[in-house]
Formats: sequence, structure tokens, C-alpha cells
Amino acid sequence: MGHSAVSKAKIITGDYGYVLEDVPHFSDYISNLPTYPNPLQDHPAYSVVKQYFVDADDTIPQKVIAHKNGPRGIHFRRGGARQKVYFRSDEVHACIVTCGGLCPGLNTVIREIVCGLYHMYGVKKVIGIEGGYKGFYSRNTMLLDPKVVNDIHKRGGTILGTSRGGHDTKKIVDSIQDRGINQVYIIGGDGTQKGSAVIYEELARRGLKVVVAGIPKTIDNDIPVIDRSFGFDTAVEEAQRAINAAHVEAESIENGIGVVKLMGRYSGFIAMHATLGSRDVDCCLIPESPFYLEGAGGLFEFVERRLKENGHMVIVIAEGAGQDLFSQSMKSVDRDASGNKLLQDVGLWISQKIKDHFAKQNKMSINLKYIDPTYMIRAVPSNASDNVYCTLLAQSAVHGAMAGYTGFTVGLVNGRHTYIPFNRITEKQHKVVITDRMWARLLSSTNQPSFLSTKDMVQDEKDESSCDVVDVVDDSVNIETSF
Ligand SMILES: Nc1ncnc2c1ncn2[C@@H]1O[C@H](COP(=O)(O)OP(=O)(O)O)[C@@H](O)[C@H]1O
Ligand SMILES: O=P(O)(O)OC[C@H]1O[C@](O)(COP(=O)(O)O)[C@@H](O)[C@@H]1O
Ligand SMILES: [Mg+2]
Repeated sequence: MGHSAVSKAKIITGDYGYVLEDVPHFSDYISNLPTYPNPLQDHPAYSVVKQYFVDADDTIPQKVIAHKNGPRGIHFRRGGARQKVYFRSDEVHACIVTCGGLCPGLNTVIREIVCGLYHMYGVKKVIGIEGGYKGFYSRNTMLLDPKVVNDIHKRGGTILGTSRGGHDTKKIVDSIQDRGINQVYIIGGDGTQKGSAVIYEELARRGLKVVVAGIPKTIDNDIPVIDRSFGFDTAVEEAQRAINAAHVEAESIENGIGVVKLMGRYSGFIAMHATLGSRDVDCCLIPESPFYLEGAGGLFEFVERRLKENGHMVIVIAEGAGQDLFSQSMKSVDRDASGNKLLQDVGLWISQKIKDHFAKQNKMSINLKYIDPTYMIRAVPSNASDNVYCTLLAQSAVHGAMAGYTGFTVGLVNGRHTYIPFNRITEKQHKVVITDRMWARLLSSTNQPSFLSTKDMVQDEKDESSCDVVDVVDDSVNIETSF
């Protein structure tokens, strides 16, 4: 298989509009590789499970809502252990790297990859690459075994360290080849998975039997296709503490306003879910929903009304919201080492605007408290439910790697573990669809203005149907489509 075939999407079609967006496998570009029985068949815990191994033909539909005469649609390969593996246990030399921003659960994923390799497959050679992608060629490695990782899931952050920028494909692939690594586990967000895709392509171009397996990480939940990203649940829970504090402060003083800024560069999922989870929030502002301050239907009018009604209010604002309102005057946009736009502090800005508005009006004096918990919601260890989720993602990655799949990201799709090709994860950003049910639930729970005219909504629908940047789904976090 040549280079062009390696980078081409692997699409398999079947009857009634069935489409499998498959992931690459060693056998696509290396012939006559030996296979071995999966050691799990003799494992005291797993050998008793009826049908533990996943059927080679099992696939998972991307959309579970079906219509009588509709096509069967897109499917992904089901994750899980296979009957045959492409590595002997003593042949595996695995490495793990974490890249991009922090997220609760990184250490749990690291722990469970190490323990999965050791305990399920008898693999003894696992190393950690320190400091993200650039660590491949500029840092020493760290030996990882079940003892070293035993209690790391109780700590926030990543024991391996992380970084932005520094992705040099040639240097990274040279380092993998020189060290004799044959399984590369890469934990990171959209940027990281773009990097993983080019690493996979270069390894395959060199004809190397090296797995590249991605574990998607994002606090913002902005990765498409998957039900939700690990750590999101924990972050939303942690955000409640800031919202509670804002609410306590606001309701304890006359015309109290609590403003909380939460993470969410391009997607407002954290703000939306934290708002829905709290019920103390009067207004939630996210990047996907443009808003305005002055005049009828504007934010100031709503704040005034809510203060008159309740005597206090809480505003949650995602960091990427309203950027267009106050960055118009800025000539250039600063970017971080990975090329992500550096945002202005919208929380401070909006707090000042509200204060100025009421000072100018001289009708009502307000007491505004601004709470900015930013890094606190992502630097915490993952909660119990995220720990279980991280464990299953890590094990799914290990099973896929042992089975010879490569160039894939693991992910939960409609509650099932799947292997998803990198291009599906990186081609779009998952965003809150403001004309969808979940945002409607939020608007009805806060009773805030939608800031949209009917004309805007029609335009919005048109934009969504023609837009290839936004991942338009049935509901705003896939896992809740059954509501
Ligand atoms: N288009 C790209 N191609 C290759 N590597 C990339 C690309 N975008 C980002 N990266 C690398 O991925 C890593 C993490 O990216 P970043 O955007 O900071 O975080 P995240 O993966 O969480 O989105 C960085 O080391 C960066 O250099
Ligand atoms: O860690 P930094 O560079 O300060 O970046 C902060 C950004 O990281 C995020 O947590 C998401 O980053 P990732 O894309 O790396 O997951 C954003 O919500 C936030 O804007
Ligand atoms: Mg990112």
C-alpha cells in the first residue's frame, strides 16, 4: 500500500445505505504478519465471560434514530478485545504522551493504559514521554509500571507533563523508530489528534509496524462524533462550586450580581451544562449564541428586569462568548504555541460594562462580584464516573492496538466503544446548536432572552445546513439524545 492509500479514508459500503468509516490496520500496508491467540482467553477474570471477544464484523451506528425507509447510515468499528492479536506480549514496547491543555482524568487514562497492557496482555515495556510532543525529541523518558502509576488517578494534571506547540513530525517519528517503540498512545484534543494523524501517516509511509492510538481529551467537549469527552462531567461538577459561591454572594446583598466565567473557547458546553445543573443561573452566554447589550431584548434590559423581580442574579459566561463585541478594535490576534487564538477576558469586560451601565443610569445601584475559576475546573482529579469512563477508553485503546488497528481514536458513540478514523475527529468542531432542544431547555429554565429574531433563526438554520465547521447533531451532547 503506497502513501496515498495510507492517507485515504477507508470507506466500506453495504446494503441499504450502510457505510463503515473504518480505521487503518497493519494488514493494509504490511503483508504476511503473524497473529497470535489473544492471551485474555486464558485470563482468570476474562476467560469466563461469554463472548468476551468482539465479533470482527461488529460496527456501531453513528445515529441511532432510524426511519422506516431511511438509509442505515454511517457506522464505526466496534472497540474491544479481538480473538487474534498482532503482537507477542514480549514484543510490545509502548509509549504514552499527553498534549495540550489539562483535563480531569489524564492520569487515570495513563494508569489504565499501563495496567491494561500489564495485566491483560502481559506487556512489560511501557514508557512515558515527558512534556507533550516535543518530549519525543527533547526529553528523557519515564519508565511506567503498575507500581509507578498506582495512585496517580487521585491527582489532577498529568504525571507526564504536557505542552503546546513543538510538533515536528520527522523528529517524533525518528524518535519512535530509534527507540524501537511499536505502540504509541497519544492523549490530547483536536490539535493533538491532527498531530497523531500525521505521525500515523509517516509511520505507515515508512512501512513500520507501529500503532498510533488516540484518546480524545478536551475539557471543552468540542470533539465531534463522540458522546462526550472524559473529564467533562468532573469539570461541570467543579463549576457548580463557583456558581454556588456567586449565588451566595449575589443573594446576600441588595441588587447583587454574580458573574462566573467558565472555560469554553469555541464551544459553550461547560457553561450550558453547569447552568442546567445548577438552576441558580439567570443568564448563560456562550460563543455559539451571539448577544448584544443595549436596547430592547438586550442583556442590560434583562439584568434590570431580573434585579427588579428577584433582587439578585447570576450570569455564567463562557470564555469564548461575545469575543466579537470587544475584539473588533484589536488589530492582530495573539495565538499560543499551538496556533490557538488567545482570548480576551470576557468576564472582566462584561462585568465592567454592566457596572458602567448602571452607574451611567443612576437609577439602581448594583453590587457585582466576578468569579473566575478557570483552571480550577480542569486541574482537579476526575470524579468516580469519569474514572470508570477513562478506564474503559484506555482499555479500548489497548485492545485496538493489540489487534493491529492503527491511526484511530477511541470514543464512545451512542454508549458503545468504537474506533474512529482521525479525520472524523479533526475535521469539525462539536458545538452547541442553539436551534436545538438542549439550548431551548436552557432558555426555558433561565427565561433569558434568546437574542435571536425570527429572521436570525431562519438564517441560523440555513447556516447550519450548509456549514461544514459545526458538528450538527440531534441534541447538544450526543449522550442525551434519548431525552
Ligand atoms: N494541525 C496540527 N498538526 C500537527 N500538530 C498539531 C496541529 N495542531 C496542534 N498540533 C500539536 O498538538 C499539540 C496540542 O495541540 P493544542 O491545540 O495545544 O491542544 P489540544 O490537542 O488539546 O487541542 C501541540 O503540541 C501542537 O503542536
Ligand atoms: O492552558 P492554556 O494554554 O492556558 O489554555 C486554556 C485553554 O485550554 C482549554 O482548557 C482547552 O484547551 P485544549 O484545546 O487544549 O483542550 C480552553 O478551555 C482554554 O481556553
Ligand atoms: Mg484544542
